[in-house]
Amino acid sequence: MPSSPFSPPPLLVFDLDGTLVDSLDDLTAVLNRLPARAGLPALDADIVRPMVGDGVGALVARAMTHDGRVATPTDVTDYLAIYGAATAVRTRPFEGIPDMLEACARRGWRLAVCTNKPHAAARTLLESLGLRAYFAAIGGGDSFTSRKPAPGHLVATIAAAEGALGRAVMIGDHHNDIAAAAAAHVPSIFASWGYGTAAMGAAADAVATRVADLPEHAARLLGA
Ligand SMILES: O=C(O)COP(=O)(O)O
Ligand SMILES: [Mg+2]
Repeated sequence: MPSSPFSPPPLLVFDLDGTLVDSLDDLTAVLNRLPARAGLPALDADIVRPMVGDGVGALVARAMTHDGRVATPTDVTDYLAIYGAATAVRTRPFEGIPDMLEACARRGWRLAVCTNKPHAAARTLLESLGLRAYFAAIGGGDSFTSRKPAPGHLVATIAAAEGALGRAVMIGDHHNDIAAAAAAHVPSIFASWGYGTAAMGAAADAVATRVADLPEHAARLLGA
């Protein structure tokens, strides 16, 4: 449906880690470089995967708890400093993501990112991958007063992108994405190629098994 001055264009809101980009190797590498983990066995990506999705504080805390340690605020500061300079060492978009974003943009759909990753790191990563220009807004984990699964994070991201709640779809790989969307009364699509478990997608309005299928699912949910 073409947009008009009376109806904002459809808005696709994407989660970042595990949905648009495969960042697991970089997140794992940064955790392993934390001064507080010196002398501890290196974490494997398979161990880190289920730790991702609740923001930096939870990620660092889980990485320390895994070895019977307790994270301190300094560990989070260290993580942010190391990660800020290493967001795109090995992180790349999942296969098909750039083409899918281009296809959605050509359709006249607006795009945004709603991630629990801190805003600065999310912006740096998207710039490094040449994807920043696709997005009308980036709602980071520290951009607003709440973050996923709180619906306010999604609602504020939609507002920042000048979208409308009734014309938006949330796409994510984690329970947090689906829960935030449900609480905001926004339809959701579970990205099954990400870091979440299949059970996390059970409450989604659609499950996409391939990146290329996202536009079709979104069009159906938007009635576009
Ligand atoms: O930083 C995280 O916990 C993951 O961020 P995400 O919301 O983009 O999956
Ligand atoms: Mg995610």
